[in-house]
Amino acid sequence: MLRIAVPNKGSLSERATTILSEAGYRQRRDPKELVLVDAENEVEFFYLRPRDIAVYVGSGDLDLGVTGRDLLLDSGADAVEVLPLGFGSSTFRFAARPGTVSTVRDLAGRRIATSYAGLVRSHLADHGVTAEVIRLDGAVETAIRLGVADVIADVVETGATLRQQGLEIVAEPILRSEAVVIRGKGRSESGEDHRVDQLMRRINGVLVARRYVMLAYDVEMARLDEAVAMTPGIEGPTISPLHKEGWVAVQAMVPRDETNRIMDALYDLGARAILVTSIHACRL
Ligand SMILES: Nc1ncnc2c1ncn2[C@@H]1O[C@H](COP(=O)(O)OP(=O)(O)OP(=O)(O)O)[C@@H](O)[C@H]1O
Ligand SMILES: O=P(O)(O)OC[C@H]1O[C@H](OP(=O)(O)OP(=O)(O)O)[C@H](O)[C@@H]1O
Ligand SMILES: [Mg+2]
Repeated sequence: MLRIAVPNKGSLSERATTILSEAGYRQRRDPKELVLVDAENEVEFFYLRPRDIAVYVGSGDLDLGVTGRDLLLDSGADAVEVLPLGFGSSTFRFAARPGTVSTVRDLAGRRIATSYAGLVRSHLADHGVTAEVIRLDGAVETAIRLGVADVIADVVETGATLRQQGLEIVAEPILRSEAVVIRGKGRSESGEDHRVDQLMRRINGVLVARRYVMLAYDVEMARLDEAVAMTPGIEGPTISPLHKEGWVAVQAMVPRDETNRIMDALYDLGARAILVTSIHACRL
């Protein structure tokens, strides 16, 4: 059995479970379930706190895990990122009362509250800055109001929490994070386990299906080269004959977020019957 860690709660949990379901793996229905066996795919899922996942994967007790890049780096575990998943995005930033700090150098000698002490300490060391790091479990924004810290370092998604606390972001971002698949450091070579390769291919298939749509249109042969330049597809677009003299039908995958721009440009070129369909899953 391949042993995979999945976040059991928090910001990453639901979307991690969804992506695994879409990739064809059994997932738990009851949030109290802590282990689930998918016998058909020879995989066992362990639902764990995302902060602990890097530790289990780093020690080799679990083969793979889904966690945040920030949590992986904070843990210092012997694990590496193998696939970014495109959700759970955040930046990790310093914040302070307006007018108190502006650059990382100004943090020297300050008290910095954070739940990610490993990440903050290594960032300060990289910049040659010495400061006191106070590790708290959560709600670190309040530490400034209560006089425990001068600065905080925390996950920022929308920035609403900081605004609400009257704090402003200071200095450069410490890190840009998102959910990632991780493996133990000694085991990052692919090809050693077909179940790992299969999982990666399946998840990649879901990610590509989310990022691309299938575009089909009819265009005059005379404009085909220009049209194909706009819709090069992955290998190359499919060109089929059309029951209309001098016209062809074209089919190609295009990035979902460029769909409307491309459709407008194709229409201007004279293409017609321009249709967009979703891709449910794929193997490229
Ligand atoms: N708004 C957000 N708040 C917290 N973490 C977020 C947010 N958006 C994305 N993340 C990412 O989620 C991961 C943290 O998840 P985790 O479950 O530990 O914390 P959480 O979502 O704050 O849950 P809880 O506070 O209940 O423990 C990190 O990788 C972080 O970058
Ligand atoms: O930029 P935003 O969209 O406001 O999101 C970021 C905030 O959300 C998280 O807190 P959470 O609610 O998880 O509480 P916690 O500090 O107790 O973990 C995080 O620690 C920040 O405080
Ligand atoms: Mg939190």
